[in-house]
Amino acid sequence: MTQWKQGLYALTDAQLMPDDATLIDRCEAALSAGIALLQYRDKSGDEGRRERQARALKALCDHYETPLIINDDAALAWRLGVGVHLGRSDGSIARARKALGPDAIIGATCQDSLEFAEQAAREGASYLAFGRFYPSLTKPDAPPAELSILARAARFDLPRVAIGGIDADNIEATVGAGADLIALVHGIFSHEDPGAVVRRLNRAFDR
Ligand SMILES: Cc1ncc(COP(=O)(O)OP(=O)(O)O)c(N)n1
Ligand SMILES: Cc1ncsc1CCOP(=O)(O)O
Ligand SMILES: [Mg+2]
Repeated sequence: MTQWKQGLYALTDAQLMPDDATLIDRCEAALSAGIALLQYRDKSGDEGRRERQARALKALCDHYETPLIINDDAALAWRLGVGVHLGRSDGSIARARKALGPDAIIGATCQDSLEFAEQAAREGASYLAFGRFYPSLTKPDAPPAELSILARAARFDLPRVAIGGIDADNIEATVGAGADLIALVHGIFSHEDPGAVVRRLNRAFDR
């Protein structure tokens, strides 16, 4: 399996990739260029579409030996045998850990809170996600966070994910502040050639 604890973390978006073909093409371009994790994030509420697209992405991720993470839905993650990302109102990390087992990647939204991070770490999270750090087109109302929280979260000894409005202009500052993984929606998938943008963004981890 690809080393998933450092690098780019690409999140899908149903507005940017409305049909299956665009979703698969853009994800394949990002995977082949080199991402650490792929998250399937679909808020459509269409269960059939979510099951079908998640299964297609699982096959693609298996081919590129890159872990797939399902947003919000531990039951779908369990059916596919993949990881899950849970926000504050998406269900308990401890229950997901029990259901998915010790090896599953389980991510937790911590926004701007070390208290949330502490609880998620105690319950068995595999990584801690902070942000949004910059204005986000995908989730403009997500609570803002200061970059300084990344250094303060080093004490949990878990990979720290930074999210929210990250692009080629601010990625180096974000990695420099202590992010191990950089999560992006628009910064990757608003581009017609996600492969080229992934190669460029990956340079931030060379230093
Ligand atoms: C890597 C990562 N970090 C944060 C989030 C946000 O999760 P959440 O707060 O549950 O918001 P939604 O994404 O569900 O709108 C995430 N999905 N991934
Ligand atoms: C899901 C999520 N949680 C906080 S900001 C955000 C959206 C990230 O998308 P973008 O990279 O387009 O700002
Ligand atoms: Mg959520």
